[in-house]
Amino acid sequence: MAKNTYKQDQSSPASRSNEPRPPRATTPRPVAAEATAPRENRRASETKAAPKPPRQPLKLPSFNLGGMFGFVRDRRFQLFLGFFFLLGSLYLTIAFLSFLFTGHADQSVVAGLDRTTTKEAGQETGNWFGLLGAMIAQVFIYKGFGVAAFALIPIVFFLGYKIVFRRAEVSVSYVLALCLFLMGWLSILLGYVVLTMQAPDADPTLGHRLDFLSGGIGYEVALWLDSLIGWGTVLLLAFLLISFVVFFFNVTSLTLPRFGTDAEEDEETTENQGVANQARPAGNYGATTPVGVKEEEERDLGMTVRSLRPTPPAAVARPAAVYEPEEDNEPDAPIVTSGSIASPAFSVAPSAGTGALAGATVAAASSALPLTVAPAASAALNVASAAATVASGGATAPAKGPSFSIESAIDPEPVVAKPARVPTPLSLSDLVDNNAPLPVTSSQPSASSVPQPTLQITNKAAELDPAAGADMAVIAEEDEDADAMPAVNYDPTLDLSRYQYPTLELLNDYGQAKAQVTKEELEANKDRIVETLGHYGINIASIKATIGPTVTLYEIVPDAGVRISKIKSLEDDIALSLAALGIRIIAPIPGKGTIGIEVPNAKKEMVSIRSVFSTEKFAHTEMDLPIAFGRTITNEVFVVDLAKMPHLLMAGATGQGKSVGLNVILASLLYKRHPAQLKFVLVDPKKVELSIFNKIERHFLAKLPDTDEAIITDTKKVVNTLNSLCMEMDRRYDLLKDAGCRNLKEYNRKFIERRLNPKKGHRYLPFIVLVIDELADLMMTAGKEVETPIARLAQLARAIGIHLIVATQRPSVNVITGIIKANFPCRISFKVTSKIDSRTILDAGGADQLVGQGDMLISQGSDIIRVQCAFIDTPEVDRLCDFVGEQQGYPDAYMLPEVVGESGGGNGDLEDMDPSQRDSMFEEAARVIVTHQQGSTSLLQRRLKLGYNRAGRLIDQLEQAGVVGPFEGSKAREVLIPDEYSLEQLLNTLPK
Ligand SMILES: Nc1ncnc2c1ncn2[C@@H]1O[C@H](COP(=O)(O)OP(=O)(O)OP(=O)(O)O)[C@@H](O)[C@H]1O
Repeated sequence: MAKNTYKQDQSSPASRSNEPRPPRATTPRPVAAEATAPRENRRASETKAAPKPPRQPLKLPSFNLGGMFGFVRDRRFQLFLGFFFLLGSLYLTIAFLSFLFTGHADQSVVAGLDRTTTKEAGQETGNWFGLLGAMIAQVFIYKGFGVAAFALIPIVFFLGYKIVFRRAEVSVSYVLALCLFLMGWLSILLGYVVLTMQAPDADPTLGHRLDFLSGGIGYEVALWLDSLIGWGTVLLLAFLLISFVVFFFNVTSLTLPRFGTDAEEDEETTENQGVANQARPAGNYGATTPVGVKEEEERDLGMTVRSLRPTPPAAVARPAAVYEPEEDNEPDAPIVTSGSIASPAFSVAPSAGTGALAGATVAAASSALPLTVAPAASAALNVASAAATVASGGATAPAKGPSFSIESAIDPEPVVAKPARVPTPLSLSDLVDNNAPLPVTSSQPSASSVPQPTLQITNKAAELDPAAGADMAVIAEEDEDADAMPAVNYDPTLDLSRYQYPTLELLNDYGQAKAQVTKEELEANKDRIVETLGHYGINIASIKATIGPTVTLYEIVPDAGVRISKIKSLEDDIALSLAALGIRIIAPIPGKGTIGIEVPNAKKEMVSIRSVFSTEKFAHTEMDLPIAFGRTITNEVFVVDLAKMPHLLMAGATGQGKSVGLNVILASLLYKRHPAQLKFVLVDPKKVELSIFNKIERHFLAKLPDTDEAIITDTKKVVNTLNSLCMEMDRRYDLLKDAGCRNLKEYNRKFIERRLNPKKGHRYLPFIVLVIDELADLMMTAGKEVETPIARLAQLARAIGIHLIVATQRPSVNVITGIIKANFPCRISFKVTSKIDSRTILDAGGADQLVGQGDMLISQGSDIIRVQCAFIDTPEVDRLCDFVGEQQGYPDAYMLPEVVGESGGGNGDLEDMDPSQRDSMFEEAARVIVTHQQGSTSLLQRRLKLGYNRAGRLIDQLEQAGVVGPFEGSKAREVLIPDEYSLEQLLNTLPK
């Protein structure tokens, strides 16, 4: 009854007559519009202006923006905007803080603005930021969201931070979602509290004193909800909060509270839970499964999900990665995790701020107590401070209902867990191949040795940001193991989750250059073609010109009855009469039935790499290893997939654009791939061409163990590197075979879905691109030694993601031998000096007729396409490498397998075997292989419980000793020793 009366009173302005402000019922709607409009504007401008986080492969934020919005790409404008937001957040903080002390007094000044001058009003204002500060605070706090409006500050701050520094430890969308929810929810909750304070039986002045807490919007919404569902409002708010927490923090498991008095029983349960928890996320494969991931997600936020079970007094540090036998797995076991992050509570670090805010909201829900907000005392993130206070208060209250709480973790103690039946810690070497590119977060030394809350946050952000893992998107497949699989896919990019893809700003902007072919030039060329052909009695039915960047293509339809070979034979005569070099006659143009005559333009257009990279075709390509070479004769961007090629042979006389071409290839791949997905092996006998890429050693380069320089310039090392790549190829084939996959893509997909066990040597396999800048030099010094492994790699490496790019100045037959040529179906030729060279490289003439400076022909099977290679200058490559190299990288380059012996093994030469280099398990391995009559690496791994690297080395040594035969692709190696007796005899002959 009283409640009804109260409600009626509520709607009457008279009931709140002693308030200085106008009746609430009429104000909020316009106010809401006022309050939200600026924020929407800001959000709109964020979408326009803020550079998108370049975690997505080649995020090119403004490709589609027309000239009208071109200024948003201007870095100066971005900095202007970024600093505007940063200072704006400071401004809001001070203005809002000031409102808490002077707000009531300022209300009448702001309300009476129409009756006084700005100057007078300003003098009366108490806000530290004057009249404007008072007005802004009034809009956001008094009329808007109450103290919850403080949640706007982190949003503005992060926007500015991200724009200015082009990075953010948490994604803006993440902060936006958290803060907006918090603002709305808290405002309504406080509105409801204020409403309750205004009940007739309550202190009549209390509601008025507290009304700034909720703001107009919060109050009105609470009032509406109260009218609609009465006390149900509290339930609704609790439900909203729980739903938000469940989805936002990805809460998947809860534990019911048990407040047993029997200490022993409690301890035992806890123990079991501890074990279960450690086993839970391990799924089938132990420590590389989401144990780390899940915990990190939770710690990311500066908070911990944990049960309300009393914590036992003793606590020990929990191993970073633990493995529990599969039979102990209890997928539904509750989470009992406790952790904290050393992080200052009130620093502007996002982890502390957001974590504290989150902590507050959840604690409030679990206690369902009215909130008290501590007077905001400190600077920037004072709301976080207040919220943290609330959180700790709330957390101590006995919770009813689902017994989980999320508490703010601002305590600098290390992560602890209960000392349950401590599972055997699994050493990292057991888990992962030494060679693997840091496959799990826990294996990353930097991550495990130093607590890095900000890094962890980024991991979380990366997970939330669908763009971050775009390339890793995996199609779930039906699998018999599916039920046992943990839900979280492995993310190979997680180790360098803060890695930012290069931006277009690093490249020179030459504007939209257009081919400068005048109408007169076109007409004159046409006339001369018609005239020249006329001299030889060839009449033309029609002629059409297509202007390209370097050449113009004249397409001719000759009169009926004219033989094509006749036109082709006139190539030189036509060239002479057109007085231009580089005439190429395509007779007929494949698929068109016309004859093409390519005539170089008097003025060439330079195709800038930026103009090529900024095209839709490259930016949104789905290719695995996209290379944007340049533009075709019809001005189309020419993008090819190296993964499909699958190797590339490049030739060109000196100074015709080969090095630029190589740089274009490398830059294309650097723009589109994450360091976890791609590794380069760079061979540069000329020593200077590729040295610029040294800077990206820890990100993108692979090298042999125990070598200083990742870029190989020494011929001897080249041979070792090629042999090592062959070993890597063999191992990859073994892995694929073991996994039952036909190619790298299938294999990696399976690995990402956690359907392959890292304990059995499986690892994420990055693409490896081998670039040899000058083959002629190598062939001269090492001949067969390089030819054989190159041919072998070219023949077999396609399926396992090793691709070759081999360049040479001299496309003569003793450099590009038959065996090499046969295995490189895709070939590129820049201008060469003779027709013979052109035939050697392309199996066709034409390359000698090119005009140089990046003018090239690409032969893919039977098709030959003329392309103007894009131009990338050395300073641009330098900037690109700096951009990548200055980011956090792996501790070292990607290690290729060690080559045992210089011969590379395989000939059974027992004398060559150095006993000191022989593995201590050599004899045991030989017995396993002979007993099973199966020459496979995975057999050794299983039987001898070895890591993949060691088992691979053993197989190589066994091959050298003549126990097993050479690698045979997807088949197991042949075992050359028929029985154990013969083996013992062989072992006795080996030098001890
Ligand atoms: N795609 C291109 N567009 C415009 N100019 C180019 C292009 N490629 C090369 N050039 C010009 O040609 C010059 C030589 O190119 P580059 O250094 O790539 O030749 P190269 O074939 O590698 O020579 P070498 O084999 O002697 O190293 C460049 O400095 C540049 O001025």
